[in-house]
Amino acid sequence: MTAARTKTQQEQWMVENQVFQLFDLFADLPRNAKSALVELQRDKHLEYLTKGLKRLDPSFCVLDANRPWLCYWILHSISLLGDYVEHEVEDNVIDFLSRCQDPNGGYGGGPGQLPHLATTYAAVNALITVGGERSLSSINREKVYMFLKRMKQPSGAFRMHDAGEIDVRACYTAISVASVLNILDDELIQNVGDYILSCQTYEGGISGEPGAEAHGGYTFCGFATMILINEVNRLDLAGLLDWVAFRQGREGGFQGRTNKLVDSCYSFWQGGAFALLQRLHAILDEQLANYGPQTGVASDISGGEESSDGTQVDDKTCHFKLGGTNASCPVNLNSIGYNFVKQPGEMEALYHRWALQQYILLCAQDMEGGLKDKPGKRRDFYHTCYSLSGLSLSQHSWSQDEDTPPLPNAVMGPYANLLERTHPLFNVVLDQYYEAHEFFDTP
Ligand SMILES: CC(C)=CCC/C(C)=C/CC/C(C)=C/COP(=O)(O)OP(=O)(O)O
Ligand SMILES: [Zn+2]
Repeated sequence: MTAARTKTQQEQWMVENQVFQLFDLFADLPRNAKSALVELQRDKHLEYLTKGLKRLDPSFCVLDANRPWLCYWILHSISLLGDYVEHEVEDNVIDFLSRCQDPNGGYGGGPGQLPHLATTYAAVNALITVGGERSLSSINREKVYMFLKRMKQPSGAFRMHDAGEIDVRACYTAISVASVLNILDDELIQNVGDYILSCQTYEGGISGEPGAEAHGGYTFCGFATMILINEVNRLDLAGLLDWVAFRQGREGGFQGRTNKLVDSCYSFWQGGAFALLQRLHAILDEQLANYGPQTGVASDISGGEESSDGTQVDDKTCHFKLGGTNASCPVNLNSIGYNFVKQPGEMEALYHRWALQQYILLCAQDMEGGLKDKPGKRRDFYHTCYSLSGLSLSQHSWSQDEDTPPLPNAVMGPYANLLERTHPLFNVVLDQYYEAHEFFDTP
């Protein structure tokens, strides 16, 4: 074991101690006091988030390259909490993000900064979250497409920015943006699957680049990408399930990689992988029976065009084959994200949902607003966003379909803790996703 991992072990004992002390205290409390401790501090979180957004307002003059991310983390968290910001603030966000848009496509971290795939993903998701004609039409889709094409590498993977790093994050942000904007095509997906496959490690999770260590953030990115390009059956899903199942710690939260500490942001990155697996039961069952990626298993989500009323037309004959799309029966790539959430979930999530919710509410919540990585850390917008996103996925993972609200026993604490539902592939709230899907549905 390396010195770094030995140190991690000591930290692990400290975190476990703190968490288990909290659990012990919690266990001894009377019922009503318990309920108060796992109550989502909705108003406090909204206050913290709204203040954070206003601090960036009106000129968004903070000097860093993270501002589209801050907009997304804050706006998405507010949206998960079922609220929205004042029109004036929305207008400022739209104006600011428009100034981050590069004349040659894509969004930089601030006005005049180099366009970057991560900030492009954040800006697009933030604008979808704001919603409405002004916000959605501010995205120059033709130019975004040009930017994505420029970032595409001969290997099939993507670069984060001109001369930037090539990794699985870049593949996900490029494909997610293209899919949600309805500009995904065969050129963009060419050989992306080969690159992602080369990053699935012996542990079963996915690493950032070939030869690196499997990690929750990259596992989510690689897995979601494979679904969006309709090649998910090429992954060893049984191996991936095995890896992610062992990432839930005794504290209830997830760790990002083997022998590391639990951290609330993995509630989304690892919890998200479970939400995706839940809708791939047919492929998973087949792989579990044979243990290994299947060559001839058809992906249910690929087939079927969407009809004009938005429902999926069942077309079980339209299947893709290993290594690419079936030329005789082309798949509508841009419908995959839509069909994915429309199909009913037929399998329960395969992790301890109650334990995860307990970790988020009891250990990661700052009672003064905002959420943090773990006890002893400070709240921040990144952890607030991904803890709430993971909490939402966990609460809704019991529902068969989107029209059936979760049963009370799916929601830890009072039922008022229930958050809005998020799209497990793009991580934008479903109502806003549907609005964007309709808006960008025009060719
Ligand atoms: C859409 C998008 C841009 C996604 C990003 C995905 C993501 C969270 C990647 C993780 C990157 C990484 C290796 C963190 C390790 O940090 P660490 O060593 O501090 O954390 P650890 O101890 O938990 O592994
Ligand atoms: Zn974290």
